[in-house]
Amino acid sequence: MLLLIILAATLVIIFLHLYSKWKLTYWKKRGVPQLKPIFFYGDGKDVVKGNKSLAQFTLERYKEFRAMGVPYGGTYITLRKVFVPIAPEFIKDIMQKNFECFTAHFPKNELTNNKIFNKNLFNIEGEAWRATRKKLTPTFTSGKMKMMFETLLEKTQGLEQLAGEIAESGEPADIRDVLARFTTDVVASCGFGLECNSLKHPKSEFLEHGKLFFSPKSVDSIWKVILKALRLISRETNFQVPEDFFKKVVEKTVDYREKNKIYRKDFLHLMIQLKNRGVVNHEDNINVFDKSVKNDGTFDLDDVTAQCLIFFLAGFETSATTMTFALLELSQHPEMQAKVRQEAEEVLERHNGKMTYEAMLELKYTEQVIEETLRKYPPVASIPRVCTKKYTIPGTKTEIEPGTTVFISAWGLHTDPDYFPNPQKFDPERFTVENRKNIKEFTYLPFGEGPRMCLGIRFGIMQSKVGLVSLLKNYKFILNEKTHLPLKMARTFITSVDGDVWVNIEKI
Ligand code: HEM
Repeated sequence: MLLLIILAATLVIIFLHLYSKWKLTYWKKRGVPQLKPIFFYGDGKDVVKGNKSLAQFTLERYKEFRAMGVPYGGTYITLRKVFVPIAPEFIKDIMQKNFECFTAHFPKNELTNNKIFNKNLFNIEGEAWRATRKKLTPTFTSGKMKMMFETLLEKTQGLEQLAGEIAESGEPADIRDVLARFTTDVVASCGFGLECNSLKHPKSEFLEHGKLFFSPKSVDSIWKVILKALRLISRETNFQVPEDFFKKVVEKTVDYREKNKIYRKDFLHLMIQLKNRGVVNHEDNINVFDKSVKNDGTFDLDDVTAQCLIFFLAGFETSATTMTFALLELSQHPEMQAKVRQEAEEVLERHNGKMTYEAMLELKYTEQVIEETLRKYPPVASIPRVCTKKYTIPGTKTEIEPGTTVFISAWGLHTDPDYFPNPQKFDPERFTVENRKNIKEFTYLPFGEGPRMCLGIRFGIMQSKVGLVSLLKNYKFILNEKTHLPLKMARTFITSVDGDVWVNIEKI
């Protein structure tokens, strides 16, 4: 009996070994350059073991394939095949020219098990994505940003007050935490019309749910890795999606507004228009509660919840990260900090001391600082795509099969000395109107590119500019030694610093 068990176990191990070896030659057999993948981990041992983020994984592959001088490469995370385009021309092909072959962000079997969340714009693909994107695009126009501006501006009062309290205490601040509290309040208010007061109450439900979503995933054991790779168990991601919380919040708020016919200048109001009328009207205060208007019924309450959820999740962490890295750099470059401050003073003077939407647009140097921050520290450093239709790599006979994951390393491109000389130097001058023209297309991708490009660019930049300026016009920021330099990045989905960024704040 014992002999039989040993024999069976040996056969299983031999089978696993051969199967893994066969799967890990997928790219080689197709003439796509690959590295030296190892048993079941492929090239992704560090990611699987939780030592590195997906962004770091993609950055390392980018550098390795670039050093090999190849325009693209094939890699593996466990047995899952991942295509990594390196040359900007191929990246353009995937993101734009042949977009039809890459309409998805994630493979269907790797979505979460949250029914409503999975309907959000980021997660859907094909026709469903196209139709939803068309409906949502008018909700992010400059007119709609202007509509939300006052609501955003209100929140800067709480931010300035908190910065003042920290300055008075003389204690260093975990600046990412402060900024995440600010963006949570902004996004909750502009998104849902809710006052969650995270700036005053750091344990607000919105903030806690947001943090949980972006906290690093638990690490799978090697057995779970093998079972997932063999597809014997579900490959769903274990993101902690606050779906029930948001469902209740949205349903309650929509019900209240519909019963009391309440109009508020926020994203939820636009979503109610979509639900009740099928389109977002240019007049903001039309009677959206009149349900007698004909509507195709393709945008229901679950869609409202799903899109509000992505507005919240995509909106708060990315901008908080952007401002954190901007302050990390500015606290090490006092001359740039002074320049942002001076620009703010001059612009405000032209606008009677009031920060208006128009004044915000005039903050050109501040915008350059943000663009340079997004270059050096792209919040979404590895941009995902999934092949949805057979694609032939241009100039070859090599086919990329539907279902194949593609990772584009924004971080790799942004720190490639051929595209951005002296890439570790923080230099906002790279983004003057003149210098911008020299940036090669598809090498600067903080918001992605092509038809799936970020829908919230205007909101993200507006929020980051207003937040930064409201702090810098009143306070000076100095890097505190609690920040570990050189920086080590955390293994989070959105780029962040391990050990956080600590600054001292001084009133001017
Ligand atoms: C600095 C801030 C931000 C950065 C760096 C950022 C970055 C990105 C990136 C890289 C993508 C993927 C693009 C692609 O696949 O080509 C994306 C998608 C998206 N972002 Fe943002 N984002 C930011 C702010 C926001 C904000 C504030 C919102 C909403 C309020 C938002 C909503 C979205 C949505 C809905 C998508 C999915 C678009 C689609 O799949 O069609 N983002 N973002």
